[in-house]
Amino acid sequence: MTKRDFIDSCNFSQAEMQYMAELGLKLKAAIEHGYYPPLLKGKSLGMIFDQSSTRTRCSAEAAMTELGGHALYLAPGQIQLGEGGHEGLADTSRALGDLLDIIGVRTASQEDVEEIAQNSRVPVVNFMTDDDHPTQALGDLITIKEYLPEGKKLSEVKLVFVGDATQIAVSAIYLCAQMGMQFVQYGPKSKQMPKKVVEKAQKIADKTGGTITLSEDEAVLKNADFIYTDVWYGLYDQELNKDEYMKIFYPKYQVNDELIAKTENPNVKFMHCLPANRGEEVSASVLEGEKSIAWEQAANKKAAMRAVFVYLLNANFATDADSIKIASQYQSELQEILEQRP
Ligand SMILES: NC(=O)OP(=O)(O)O
Repeated sequence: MTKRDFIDSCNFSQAEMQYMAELGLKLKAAIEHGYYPPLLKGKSLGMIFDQSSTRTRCSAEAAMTELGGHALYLAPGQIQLGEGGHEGLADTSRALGDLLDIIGVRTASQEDVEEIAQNSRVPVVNFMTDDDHPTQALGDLITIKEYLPEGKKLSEVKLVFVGDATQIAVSAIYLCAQMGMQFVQYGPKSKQMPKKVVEKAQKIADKTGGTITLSEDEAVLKNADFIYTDVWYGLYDQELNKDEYMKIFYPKYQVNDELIAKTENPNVKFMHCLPANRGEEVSASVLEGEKSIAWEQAANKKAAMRAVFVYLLNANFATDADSIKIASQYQSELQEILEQRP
């Protein structure tokens, strides 16, 4: 079977995204009830992190552990790759592909992730670049499905992304296009989604029935089912400083109680990829309020990681007679010695 990579939020079809979200929900339910399916037993994930991360790193590592696998954190300076190292991207990817079962990468350059995927014989997962954050998109889909407005289908959902066209906004526009949802970016003209992103998303939306709107007009907030935002500055390279960003976005694009009221939807939910800057892109009252599902969204990053790893590794339970016989033989021998503990 040809290996698959998850390096672009549009890599997988609507059916595959739906499937992975359902798989993520099933695995989540099993684990919440105490059953840890050993679907990744013996599998190793290499995690190349060029930038810091809390949620992506910890969710990937914990997901591997819970499903019986193992994750290796490969920070700058710990492997031969990078500044001061002795090996380039292509050779490192080749070596890691021969040693490990799957690779995750967080780095600024989307092209670097593509190069790793080209040179490695194992699946590669984009753990965020400046251009996209596909595992965030899948986690967001899982969260949206969990909080789907009563009586609505996914294709009837309206998601309004408020503020800057960050890579989180890009993964959200691709997700909405892929799932046939209504996507709106409510943000200042100078910070709206680049043309090439909109064209790519529109091409997909034309097939799925999704819609895409970019606007500075607050009227677009009306009837939103989900209001989503991200930080305005400070996380990524070559960005403006805080004063410059505040001038562009504040106060119009801060998600606060007043902005939420403009949706005129009492059941609207608030999403944030986190980390958040209270008092800037979101007020503390909204982030911690009853409409916020940002913390559940963060927890669902692990649901997404489990599903992506199981899907890409084509993991399955051993069901053939030989495997069952071997497992049962070793299980009883091990049980015997465990009971003989002096
Ligand atoms: N949302 C997200 O990707 O968080 P981290 O940067 O902490 O991984």
